Amino acid sequence: MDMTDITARGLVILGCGKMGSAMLEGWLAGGLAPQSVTVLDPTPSDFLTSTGCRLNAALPERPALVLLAVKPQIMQDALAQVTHYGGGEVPVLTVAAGLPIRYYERAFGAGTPVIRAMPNTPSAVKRGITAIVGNEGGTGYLDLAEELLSAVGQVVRLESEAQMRTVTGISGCGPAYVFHMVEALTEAGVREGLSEEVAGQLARATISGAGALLDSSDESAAQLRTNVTSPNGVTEVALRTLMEELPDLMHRTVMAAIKRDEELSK
Ligand SMILES: NC(=O)C1=CN([C@@H]2O[C@H](COP(=O)(O)OP(=O)(O)OC[C@H]3O[C@@H](n4cnc5c(N)ncnc54)[C@H](O)[C@@H]3O)[C@@H](O)[C@H]2O)C=CC1
Ligand SMILES: O=C(O)[C@@H]1CCC=N1
Repeated sequence: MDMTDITARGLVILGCGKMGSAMLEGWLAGGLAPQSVTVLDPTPSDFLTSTGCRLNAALPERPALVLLAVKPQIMQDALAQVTHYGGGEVPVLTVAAGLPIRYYERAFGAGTPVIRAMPNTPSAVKRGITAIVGNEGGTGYLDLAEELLSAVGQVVRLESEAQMRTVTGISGCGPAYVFHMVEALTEAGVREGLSEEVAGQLARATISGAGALLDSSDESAAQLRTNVTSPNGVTEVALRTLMEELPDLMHRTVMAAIKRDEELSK
């Protein structure tokens, strides 16, 4: 089973909002034929309508994969449209936060290969990172899942499903933390005398530039930080304030994500 099967047998996507579209955008840009993708979504976006994918159309008999990308809160109702694929021949890949593999095993029936994944929205520009873990039947489809997901970024395989909560709090939610840092940096600039426009431009370019440097450099994040920090200079003093509070704040942030993920699993 490989990407050729996806083209031949089709891919079904249940729910294609922000995360589903981010992944789909990456796959289509990578050459996946839109006609091989059937999307079920009651409120398709303009992006989705423009893709040429089969929208709310008749479902393929035996797709190569079913991707579940609806909110966990509506998963139960939405699943009825695809549970007939359960039983063994069609693997199910879910990106929903919280819901454990056993939830899908119950819904689709025993023997259904299930892969649980936690991607993030930079997948839209092929810069995502997705963690995956499968049930017993899903193990044989991890290579396919990895091939599909590595078309939109990096993939890591987890040792156990229990690790998924922490992954969600780190990389699933992580882009939001970084975007908020742009907002906070902008606000600080405005409070200290810059226009909103200039502060916003500086903050955005700084975060995306630092990300690009981190990505292209062999140096550790700590070394790249040191490279900015002139001894006895400005950054050194600034960092004293940030480094006093950020590690604990970040830990509490991740713990809050883990707690909410736990709540969603019930
Ligand atoms: N947004 C993110 O950064 C990430 C989201 N996720 C997971 O991805 C899933 C989707 O999240 P988002 O894309 O952010 O939400 P979203 O609200 O943007 O997308 C959900 C989509 O499901 C559709 N939908 C609603 N009812 C439906 C039904 N009965 N049948 C089919 N489709 C239906 C909606 O129209 C919408 O397009 C969630 O389970 C979330 O935990 C995972 C990683 C990151
Ligand atoms: O906020 C959420 O629930 C999803 C999971 C990770 C990112 N977005």
